[in-house]
Amino acid sequence: MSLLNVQGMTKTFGGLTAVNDVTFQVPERSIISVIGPNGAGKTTFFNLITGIYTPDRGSIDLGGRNLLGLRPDQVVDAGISRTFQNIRLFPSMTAEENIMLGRGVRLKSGFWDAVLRSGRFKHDEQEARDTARIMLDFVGLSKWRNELATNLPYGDQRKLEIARALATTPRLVLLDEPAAGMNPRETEDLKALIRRIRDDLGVTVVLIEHDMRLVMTLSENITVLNYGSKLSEGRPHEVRNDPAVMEAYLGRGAAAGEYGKEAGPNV
Ligand SMILES: Nc1ncnc2c1ncn2[C@@H]1O[C@H](COP(=O)(O)OP(=O)(O)OP(=O)(O)O)[C@@H](O)[C@H]1O
Repeated sequence: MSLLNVQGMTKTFGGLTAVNDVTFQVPERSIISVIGPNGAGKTTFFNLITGIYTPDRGSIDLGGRNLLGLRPDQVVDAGISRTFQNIRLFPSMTAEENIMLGRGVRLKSGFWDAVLRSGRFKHDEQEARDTARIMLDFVGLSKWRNELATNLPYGDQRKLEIARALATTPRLVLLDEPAAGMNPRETEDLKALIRRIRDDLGVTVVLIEHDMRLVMTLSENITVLNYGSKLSEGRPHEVRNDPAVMEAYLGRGAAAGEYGKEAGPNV
């Protein structure tokens, strides 16, 4: 049974249809990729699922619960967390504090609890710190616990964002271009981490990614968007060999080389 069910999702900006009647299903404990040329509507699609934008049409449910109309923080509470295409850490806070802040969404103490440092606040703070340490350990960043986020190597900043997303104990995590700017070794580490997120934590993963080698070797299923519409869907080898997908990429000139080379002939 699907964990996430998106039906007929549509979003227009003025005269531009950024996401056009997209239906998308994500089985529980799967790793799914959403790919497509620049401007295809991938990030808008994530923004619709996470409550940043409201769709013009369509439905979204997670495990049978309707998510339409929820605010982004309510979507997190419902079990979906995400990372962003551009790193969004608090640079002058430590790695641990960045994760504690992510955990804050889940905590119950309010403003006055914090001001008065009530028992509830202290309990929540300790719980957030414990979770942050577990997550730092999980993504392999324990040594950076007290380091300012801005001082971490680029690939580790991306991992820290993932740790922050996981700290909300989601059922589904959406990763927007997690390998962007990573070198090949960092990308290999990331691949292993994403597998562990699914295998060890039981969290379902959907990623937007341009690195075709990563997409083809990691995903169970791939959805291809083009001009806002779903162009293709299937197993990696099916999508790779779909003439419509090749045309969408080959039509981009320089991207043709990128697709052919990165995907590799025998993946
Ligand atoms: N808030 C907005 N207002 C107007 N147009 C928008 C807005 N957000 C996205 N768009 C447009 O919608 C289209 C899809 O953009 P989107 O960022 O979702 O594509 P993408 O597939 O994520 O691209 P990329 O791979 O380059 O990140 C683009 O034409 C973009 O300019």
